[in-house]
Amino acid sequence: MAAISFELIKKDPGSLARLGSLTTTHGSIQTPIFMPVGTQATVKAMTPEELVEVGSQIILANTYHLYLRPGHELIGRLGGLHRFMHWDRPMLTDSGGFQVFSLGELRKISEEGVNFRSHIDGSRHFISPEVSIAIQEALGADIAMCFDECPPYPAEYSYVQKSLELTTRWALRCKKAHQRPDQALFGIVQGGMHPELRRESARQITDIGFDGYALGGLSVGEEKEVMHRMMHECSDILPENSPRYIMGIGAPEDLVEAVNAGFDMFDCVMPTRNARNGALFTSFGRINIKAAVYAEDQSPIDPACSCYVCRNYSRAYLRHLYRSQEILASRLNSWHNLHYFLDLMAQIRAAIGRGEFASFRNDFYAARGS
Ligand SMILES: CNc1nc2c(CC[C@H]3O[C@@H](OC)[C@H](OC)[C@@H]3O)c3nc(N)[nH]c(=O)c3cc2[nH]1
Ligand SMILES: [Zn+2]
Repeated sequence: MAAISFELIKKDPGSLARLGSLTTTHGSIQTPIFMPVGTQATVKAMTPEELVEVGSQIILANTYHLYLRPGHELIGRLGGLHRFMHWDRPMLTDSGGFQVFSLGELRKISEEGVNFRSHIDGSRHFISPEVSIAIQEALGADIAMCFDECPPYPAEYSYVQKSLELTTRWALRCKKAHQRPDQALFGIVQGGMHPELRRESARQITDIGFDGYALGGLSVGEEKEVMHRMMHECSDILPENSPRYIMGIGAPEDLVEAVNAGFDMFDCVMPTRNARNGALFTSFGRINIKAAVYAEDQSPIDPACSCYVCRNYSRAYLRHLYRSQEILASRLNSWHNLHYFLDLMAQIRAAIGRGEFASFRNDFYAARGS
């Protein structure tokens, strides 16, 4: 029995957008879907029951962080990540490739893997494709990611080319090391912002063959139009009947563009990280709740939002909580932002179902005055 199966349900007549259903060991996911990020086995400030209430179908956790603390063997001994964090729905773990390069200190990369020092206590560590796979198998997420190198941005063409070749050799080692029959393994396509390198990487990764395919190396500081162009450049290079995931994407407008380009799965820290800084997403763009203009504003964050926060709390109260640095500020702001992102995806799925994604996309931009 395959660890996952993907069914392409409907293709939008006016775009590359598509409805899909991804069935995993812990249940089915309707795509396109946004995956809240729970790096250290928690989507910050939210309980699993609250995550379900705001519409979460699948959440992420991170190999790098959980390996360093509390340790993947500990989580494995305690029954795996689902039991450890009381989440019984689908989960995906990232391979740690990105964090080793962005968080690890004094890292040294070789063909074998990456030596680095922990950003927590400076202790020395080594992660290789085989180690990353062993960690992810111990954690037990429904979908594991290949250990890859996310090249820095910007980077020389020659560096990006060498890097994608290494990522391919590592992907083959990941596939050989991966044993868990109830866990899917996704390949990651690199190639920087160069269409021909993206095609080369996609050919190499799809030749190895995985349960699903991700675009890595995006949302790393490139301009929006470059990011969006790469999405469209890469769309036809991934198998149509496999789930397609863009890592680290993104803001609401990036999600709409990525769906328009034919992608199915997305993750980003934005809804929760921005919430903790008072930045709230609405149907008319973003607001920052700490602004003085909201001091006596009794209206909800977004009158068009049906979430628990918008039904019960005023902007004035949320501004007070934020300025008072109350814990409830992070909770209510995260609750609303997650609901916004997940409700946006539900609206997108409904629009594709009606064959009206193109007009949905136009209305989305019109509501933002762009
Ligand atoms: C934001 N932009 C971005 N994110 C990215 C991530 C996830 C970061 C991972 O870090 C945690 O969020 C901070 C999440 O982990 C739960 C996420 O999966 C990537 N992961 C891999 N393996 N390879 C990439 O090329 C890559 C590129 C990214 N670009
Ligand atoms: Zn709301």
